[in-house]
Amino acid sequence: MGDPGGLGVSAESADSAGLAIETHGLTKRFRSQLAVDGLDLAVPHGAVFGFLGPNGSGKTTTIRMLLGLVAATAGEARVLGAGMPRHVDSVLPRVGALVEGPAFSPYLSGAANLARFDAADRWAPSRTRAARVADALEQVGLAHVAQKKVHAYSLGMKQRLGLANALLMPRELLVLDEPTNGLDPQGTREVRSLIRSLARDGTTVFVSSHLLAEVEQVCSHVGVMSAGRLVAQGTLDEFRDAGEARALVRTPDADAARRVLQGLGMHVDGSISAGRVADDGGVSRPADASADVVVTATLETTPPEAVVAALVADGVRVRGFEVERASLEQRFVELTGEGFDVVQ
Ligand SMILES: Nc1ncnc2c1ncn2[C@@H]1O[C@H](COP(=O)(O)OP(=O)(O)OP(=O)(O)O)[C@@H](O)[C@H]1O
Repeated sequence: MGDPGGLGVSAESADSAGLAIETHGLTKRFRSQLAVDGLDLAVPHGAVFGFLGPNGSGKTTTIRMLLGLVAATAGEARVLGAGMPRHVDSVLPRVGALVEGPAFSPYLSGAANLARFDAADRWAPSRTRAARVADALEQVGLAHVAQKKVHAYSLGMKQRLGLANALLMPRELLVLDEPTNGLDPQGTREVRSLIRSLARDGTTVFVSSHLLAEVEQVCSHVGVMSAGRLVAQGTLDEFRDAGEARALVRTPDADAARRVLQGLGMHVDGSISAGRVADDGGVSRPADASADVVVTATLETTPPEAVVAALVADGVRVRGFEVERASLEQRFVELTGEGFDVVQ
């Protein structure tokens, strides 16, 4: 894999009408630093798109270009069908964004801060303001501190307030840059469930994260950034399936099994005595020659059923067969060459 267009929706082939965000060759250079390098993003309408990557890989810069907050050096971006930043005035009212917590006034309450931001939005009706502010605070779990001054808010509470700000008006697209920054595990779970419920209502959500578990649990699609480049994008299922698969064959006939697997062009990478792992990944033969051994081999393109059929045809007593896929975390490490923080 590794070809960003090779998984799922490719920026070239997808029907533009079906894309909430679409970029072609989007690039940002800060002096000598190429922060974003030729991005072809394709975010379908209705997706929860996890924009993943280690710190410094270019996620925030991409988001800032999508929202017209910074000019691209090259390439183009379309958000909700319109070119950015040219159509920023007509696009932004349809987009809720959380990018670097907004500058809240510390001596106003959470509710007063939101009312102030809302008043600055010329599309937001003042008649419904109080109700919408209360609703947004409720959605992010801040209703009980609505009247408390923001200087008394914790970092996590300020982060929630930023999220509430993005939810003041119904939006077609939400762009959230690391929305769980500063949140405790309970807060993180709440944001995940909020994202799920927004997505159920049809909102497209583009959420950046360096936390794999967030992506795995809420996203329908992922894009992976590494050093300014989009190294893969597609549905979460496609990601899982693209990982290296291994066959685990449990049999008392380990030597014969190994021969059959090698005959199929598979790479046999270990044998484990059932219930006991060999120290060196090699053969760990139990004292009882008829006891089971688990032989492991990379599956590559051979269908699992063909492997089982070949083993059985050769008289190998197959007592167990399993296909094991690389975890998402292993996939991301493969793609980015870096580890990610993993939420436990
Ligand atoms: N205004 C700027 N001037 C110069 N370099 C910048 C600027 N903004 C970002 N960069 C650089 O561009 C690269 C990408 O940064 P960016 O913030 O987009 O990454 P990120 O993936 O969002 O990381 P993080 O999760 O740490 O915010 C980094 O090397 C960063 O130092």
